[in-house]
Amino acid sequence: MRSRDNAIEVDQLSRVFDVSAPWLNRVLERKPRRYLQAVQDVSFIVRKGTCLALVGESGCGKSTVARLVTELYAPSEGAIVFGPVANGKPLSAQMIFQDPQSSLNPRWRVGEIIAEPIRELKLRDTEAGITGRVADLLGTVGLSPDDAARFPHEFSGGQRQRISIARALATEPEFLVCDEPTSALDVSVQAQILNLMRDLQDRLGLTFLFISHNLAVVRHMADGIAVMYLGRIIEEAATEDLFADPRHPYTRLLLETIPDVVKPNRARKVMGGAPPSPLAPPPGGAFHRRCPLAQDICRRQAPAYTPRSGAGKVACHFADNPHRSLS
Ligand SMILES: Nc1ncnc2c1ncn2[C@@H]1O[C@H](COP(=O)(O)OP(=O)(O)OP(=O)(O)O)[C@@H](O)[C@H]1O
Repeated sequence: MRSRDNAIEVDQLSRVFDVSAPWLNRVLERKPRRYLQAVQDVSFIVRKGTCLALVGESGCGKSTVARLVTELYAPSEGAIVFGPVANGKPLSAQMIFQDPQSSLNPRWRVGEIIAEPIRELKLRDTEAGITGRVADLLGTVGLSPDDAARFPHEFSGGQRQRISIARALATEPEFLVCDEPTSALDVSVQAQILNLMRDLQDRLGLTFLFISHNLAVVRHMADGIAVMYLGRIIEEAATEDLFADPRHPYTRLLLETIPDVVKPNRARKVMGGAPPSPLAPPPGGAFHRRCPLAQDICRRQAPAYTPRSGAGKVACHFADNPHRSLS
């Protein structure tokens, strides 16, 4: 549904990678081409000024969605529509990566790193204007204007992530895609960066797509959560609803692995097994081989989405009967 309130609408996005062996090997060893479906039929909407989290285990396709949304990859199918033009410029996505070490040029001073997009997009006319904007951005992320003269290696991991946030903000984006922005950081530093991002969201009215493998990290950050499994969204709901009433067994198991969500007298579960390979997806529901509740139908037929409250949805044959014990 198109609305002026939507920052981005993603419609049935799919991405296939060609992972075939090199041509000569294929010919000599008579191997067919191989394709890997990294993302399949992913649809979601992020409303302006809100944060949607994409959550799931390693390999479920989160980063590929992030790269599709920031146009680092082209979709194989589907569409991404950005919201209406704001302040005379089209809305576009900026990306914040997990590892600021590799996204900040080590030979450049911090001031130059942050100034580069300002120069490139000619957002200031004079050197003084650029220097002033860099100083403002450093202040916005809790660093000092003097830090402009230093090099990335002189900073801690958390401070480097602040620098990459300042650089992402330099283009005055309205929409930020954050790919595991805190998972390389110590727990105490993680909290500081999450607080900074929440604060920036409030102050600047930013919209976030926040990628994480950890539901605990996104709980206090996201308005809504979409849980991915083997390239698909298997459940999406407002954050409170998802924590209070998870419907998909995979979401329930993910929640039961978080220490502070597990009730005091219950042991914390460990997610058993591993997701299937996207090169050989199982028939039926993608999760059935690990699902303690799987029935025959799950092995035969992929479940369609059942709507949840709000814009939520869940893909499970037994979504309406979610409270059967998982053990
Ligand atoms: N450029 C690529 N070429 C081939 N396969 C890829 C490529 N990028 C991702 N994949 C595959 O697509 C699937 C989804 O990967 P993706 O990185 O999106 O998952 P993820 O959930 O972000 O995992 P992680 O948290 O480990 O980054 C994986 O099986 C991965 O091996």
